[in-house]
Amino acid sequence: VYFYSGPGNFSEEMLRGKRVIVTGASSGIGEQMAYHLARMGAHVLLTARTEAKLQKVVDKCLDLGAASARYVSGSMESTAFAEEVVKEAEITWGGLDMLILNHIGHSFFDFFNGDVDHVRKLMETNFLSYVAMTVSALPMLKESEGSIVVVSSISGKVASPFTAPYSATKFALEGFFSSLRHEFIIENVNVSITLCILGYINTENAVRTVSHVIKGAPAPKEECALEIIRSGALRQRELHYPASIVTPTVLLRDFAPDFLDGLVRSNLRHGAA
Ligand SMILES: NC(=O)C1=CN([C@@H]2O[C@H](COP(=O)(O)OP(=O)(O)OC[C@H]3O[C@@H](n4cnc5c(N)ncnc54)[C@H](OP(=O)(O)O)[C@@H]3O)[C@@H](O)[C@H]2O)C=CC1
Ligand SMILES: C[C@H](CCC(=O)NCC(=O)O)[C@H]1CC[C@H]2[C@@H]3C(=O)C[C@@H]4C[C@H](O)CC[C@]4(C)[C@H]3CC[C@]12C
Repeated sequence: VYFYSGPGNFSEEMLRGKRVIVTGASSGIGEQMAYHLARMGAHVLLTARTEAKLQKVVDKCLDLGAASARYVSGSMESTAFAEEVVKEAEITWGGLDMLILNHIGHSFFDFFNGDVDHVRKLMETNFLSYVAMTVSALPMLKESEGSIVVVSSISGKVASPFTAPYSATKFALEGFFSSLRHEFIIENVNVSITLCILGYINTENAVRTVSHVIKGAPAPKEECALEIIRSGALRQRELHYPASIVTPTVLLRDFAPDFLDGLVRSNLRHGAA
């Protein structure tokens, strides 16, 4: 599961009392991360657009044993809202231990249609808001020697058809946060950056969008969520999940790109490409 170092000595106690922001927490992987953090006794601040969904997730987090659970609803299309979420953590907790950047905006699984405005909007939602939250949260994370967890995708490492705008935002995350990690090391800033490289996961939105095209079976969102939290708590440089699919794909990218291109297209149902 861990690409750059062996399985560390993770304990769920590591998260007890920790102050954690989870974005994109009203459904999917973010929702599952909120529940795992709650079970571990963390303080959680959840964000997404849909208040009704967030309220239900907060209620379940409190039932599961969260030290505290709150939400802030709004759209990450605006970097101002991204900064507002971090401000809420500062006001509520006076600090922050872990920032989990997970949300994504709506995109398409189809041939690129030339819509430049969609690319711009998705770059705002999926990338710039992550940068804005990181900039706002960094003083608190430096104080706590905390962690930044960036949820990305194999499509941020290996190009495949039908995901051009989305893939661009994920490649941007790789470039920005991998460079920032170098600078933290140079400047002795003890804030970890964990890039989570995920394969196909069985969230409702993903399955609905691609199950008719992608042949492979998706991995479970519950286990995926736990592995993300675990890799962040262990301050891993990178998580590959499921490793059995992601790690070979990344290695093939560098050593057998033509073979990989064929493999990517063979993973599409007949007629999709
Ligand atoms: N599922 C998969 O196969 C894979 C997922 N990933 C990554 O995992 C992460 C989570 O994906 P997944 O759980 O499938 O996604 P979901 O679509 O299930 O959840 C997306 C979350 O983001 C929120 N969101 C959507 N638009 C906005 C917006 N404009 N502003 C703020 N929040 C928004 C949604 O809530 P609301 O609508 O209420 O705002 C929801 O909570 C993403 O970073 C994705 O790239 C990576 C590889 C594979
Ligand atoms: C199409 C999804 C983008 C988010 C979206 O619009 N959801 C529906 C909605 O909001 O109504 C993509 C989110 C995750 C992608 C998948 C992923 O990142 C892993 C694979 C990467 C590979 O390069 C292509 C296939 C993927 C399964 C990819 C497919 C598109 C997403 C589901």
